Amino acid sequence: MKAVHFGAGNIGRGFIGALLRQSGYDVVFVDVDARIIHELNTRRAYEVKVAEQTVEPFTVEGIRGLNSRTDEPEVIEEIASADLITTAVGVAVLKFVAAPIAAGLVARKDSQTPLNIIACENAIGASTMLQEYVRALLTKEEWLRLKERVGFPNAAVDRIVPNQGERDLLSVTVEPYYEWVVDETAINGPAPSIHGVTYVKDLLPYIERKLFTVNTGHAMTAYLGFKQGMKTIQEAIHDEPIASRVRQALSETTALLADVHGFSEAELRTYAEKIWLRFRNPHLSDRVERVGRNPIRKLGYNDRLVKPARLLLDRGYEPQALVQGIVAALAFDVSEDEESVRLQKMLSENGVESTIVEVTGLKRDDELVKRIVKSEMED
Ligand SMILES: NC(=O)c1ccc[n+]([C@@H]2O[C@H](COP(=O)([O-])OP(=O)(O)OC[C@H]3O[C@@H](n4cnc5c(N)ncnc54)[C@H](O)[C@@H]3O)[C@@H](O)[C@H]2O)c1
Ligand SMILES: O=P(O)(O)OC[C@@H](O)[C@@H](O)[C@H](O)[C@H](O)CO
Repeated sequence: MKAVHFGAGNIGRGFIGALLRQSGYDVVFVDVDARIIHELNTRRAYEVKVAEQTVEPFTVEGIRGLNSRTDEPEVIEEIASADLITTAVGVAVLKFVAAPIAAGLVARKDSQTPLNIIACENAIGASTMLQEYVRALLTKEEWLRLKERVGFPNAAVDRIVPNQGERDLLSVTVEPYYEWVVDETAINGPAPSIHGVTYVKDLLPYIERKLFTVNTGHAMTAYLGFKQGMKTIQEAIHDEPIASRVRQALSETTALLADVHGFSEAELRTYAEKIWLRFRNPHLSDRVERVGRNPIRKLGYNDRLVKPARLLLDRGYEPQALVQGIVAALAFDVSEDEESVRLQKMLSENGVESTIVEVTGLKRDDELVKRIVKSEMED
């Protein structure tokens, strides 16, 4: 069995690639980073360190790499004979990986081997997004022929993998916890047997629970910490005023999740307590710049701050802490982060209200916009 994985970054090497190898897949990493691909092909192995004293590091072996810029024919060839394709490239990059995937699918010709393509990104419906990008690149006939043989199941992936030091290009430190949930209703053929994957019939509760707790809490910690000049999540979460706002945001989103998806309060409390310990893991150091990256994406209509806030308001709850998190996101000013630079430019040229309307997709007269503008003025 062969898996082609796009994105040999933190989550690609530290989570998806490692689990695929443990499940017996021959793994081909595809990335645009020539240095990483060179190292993967030279060493054919890398080390995964687990951020917990009692767990020994392990080596992921039997892997190779392709550069999607310079090895295009080889990438297409590998896709043509793959049993599984996964991505962990960032949701904005899906439109670029769609081109080699579409060409590889066409190259499968009449192959009857079932194929599944799973986008492991932090977004609701990422595989469906990728499917639409791929479909747009194919003729109607090609798509009709392929769609019976290719599945694009959505997924929720959870494992904190910080940016790695530059001392070793390949070794990666991960937290011990992980969760990978896949929508089994969109699987083509038999469900791939992947160590650690849970197949579910209804993914939405799982992805929303993950995005609106782990990622909401994480983003709040990063933005509030950044505002206070803090460097890491671990530093920020130990600051009592920040911790208390993050706790309040989590109690807002867990109330929503109980209401919308019927999770029990006890279950959500246990889940949230676990997250709390994960953020405070003393063996991890995760920079606020990584966790807050791409603030425009994170302020999106269906993303971790605005979606729970607007759903809570619709239900008559006051999302006070979430609004404070949105306001903190507006202050995220990191010169290396292209979205942060764009956001700051929009704020200085157009002001808070217009920027909020533009980046969140909310209407100008939305109650949530009023709350954000008011909170920003009081801040
Ligand atoms: N790191 C985490 O804790 C974590 C956890 C869960 C989900 N995720 C999600 O996983 C995805 C990747 O995150 P990450 O932290 O691993 O980021 P990362 O930056 O470490 O890795 C992304 C990789 O994609 C590569 N890439 C960029 N454009 C490409 C292209 N056109 N073709 C092939 N490769 C390309 C980059 O070179 C990089 O190696 C994101 O959607 C993120 O939200 C991350
Ligand atoms: O990857 P992003 O930019 O959507 O979010 C940053 C972090 O919150 C995220 O990478 C978490 O570490 C991860 O989602 C944990 O599973």
